[in-house]
Amino acid sequence: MTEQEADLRHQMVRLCKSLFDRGFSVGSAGNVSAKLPDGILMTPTNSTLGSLEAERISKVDASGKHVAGDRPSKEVFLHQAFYETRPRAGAVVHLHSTWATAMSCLVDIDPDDCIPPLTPYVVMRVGRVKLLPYVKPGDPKMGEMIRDLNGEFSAALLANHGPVVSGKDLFSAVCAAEELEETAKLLIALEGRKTRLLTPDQLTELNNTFKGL
Ligand SMILES: O=C(O)[C@@H](O)C(=O)COP(=O)(O)O
Ligand SMILES: [Zn+2]
Repeated sequence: MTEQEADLRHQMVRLCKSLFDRGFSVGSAGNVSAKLPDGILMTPTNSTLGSLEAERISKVDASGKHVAGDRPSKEVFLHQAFYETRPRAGAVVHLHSTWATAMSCLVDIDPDDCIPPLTPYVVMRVGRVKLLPYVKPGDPKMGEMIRDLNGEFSAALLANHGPVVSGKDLFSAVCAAEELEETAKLLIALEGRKTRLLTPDQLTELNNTFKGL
């Protein structure tokens, strides 16, 4: 195993435990992956993000074939589709975090912008978020739906299921997943109150200043 792979396995253990310890994931919910030059590391199916073991983390090749570690997450299609359509993505994080999952169950949200731009940080870290229709967990259709986005969105809410985000590396993807969750919480806290969103000009300014963060 390369030093890069060993380091990435340990970083995944550390960051997943941090997510779990702070309540972003409970039980065996959620899955995380990160890209290597010769494949993808992925959390094993039915594993708890709080107690991963570095050497048991799954590895799949570019075609999704299981090549090492425990059996990979059933969401392998979802993760693969992000890497295929977003060449700069280095990691993908899927959670069932409470507030983003609550947003994913609302009927009256804009499917093309389901987490409105409340603060600069969500714009910089997450961008526009797509709401994808419900399919059962592990359904290959989820991969097809991500592919159909043609790389336009780095984050999505899977209806009645939870958020999924990609980032340039594992740390960025974890930060984006946390930012999405905190923004969903703010949106629900503000529900029913007259709320000022960032304006189109403010969004353009942010997108021009922090391109590719
Ligand atoms: O919701 C589900 O069942 C999956 O999307 C999930 O979060 C956990 O599945 P595994 O990664 O296969 O444990
Ligand atoms: Zn899930």
